[in-house]
Amino acid sequence: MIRLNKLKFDYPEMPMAFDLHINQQERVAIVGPSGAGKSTLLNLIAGFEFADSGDIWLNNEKHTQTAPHLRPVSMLFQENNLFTHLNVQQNIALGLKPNLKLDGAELRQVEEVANAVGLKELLFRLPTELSGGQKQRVALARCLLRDKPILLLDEPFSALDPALRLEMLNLLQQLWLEKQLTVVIVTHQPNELIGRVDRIIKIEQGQAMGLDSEDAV
Ligand SMILES: Nc1ncnc2c1ncn2[C@@H]1O[C@H](COP(=O)(O)OP(=O)(O)OP(=O)(O)O)[C@@H](O)[C@H]1O
Repeated sequence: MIRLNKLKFDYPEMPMAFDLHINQQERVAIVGPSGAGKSTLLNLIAGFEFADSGDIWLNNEKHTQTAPHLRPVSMLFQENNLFTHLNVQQNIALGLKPNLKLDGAELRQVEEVANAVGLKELLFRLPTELSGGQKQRVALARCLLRDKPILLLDEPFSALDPALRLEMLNLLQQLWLEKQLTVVIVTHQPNELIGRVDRIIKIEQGQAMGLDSEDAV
């Protein structure tokens, strides 16, 4: 569950105000023109930016001032999610142990999550030896390994071709169901999400618009 209570945040030329509620296990798409504040909204929820006023509640706990790693949130970006000198297994394992010193049980956890996103055969490849879709699978696997109940995705699949995007959206759907995630996904292609999200929230000029039931899809 995500509750943004009269949240205010200003960039010099863009004052933003968000007041919204997202339910436990809800799937929400965030849409809106370029520069409207979509990424900023996710950054505020994840703790990469801090609000000037207002409160953030995540799964019934107040997290307005909490550091990102202490929030029940993981975030997948559009790109640059991977460390190029680490292989797939290590990139995923960072979600569990930043120092990469894993015991046997933790290694098995990495393998399990790699299997879940279809990377079983690629564990020892470097990011430069992966396709765009495979890279995003690695990033998604790392998010899942963090085992946080809220997953934020900032245009996660927009660099992929349409067939691969659909494949990744189906995978996301499966993971949402299995792990009972709350999912917030920024997209410029809301049509692809019809039937895959419960609600669409429009952001315009730093404000969340149209939060009523007619925006449900
Ligand atoms: N670090 C920053 N310093 C100053 N202004 C910023 C900064 N980051 C973003 N902005 C401004 O804040 C506004 C919102 O940016 P944001 O990246 O949240 O938009 P967006 O809706 O995600 O856009 P896009 O769809 O192009 O990714 C924009 O007007 C942008 O210029």
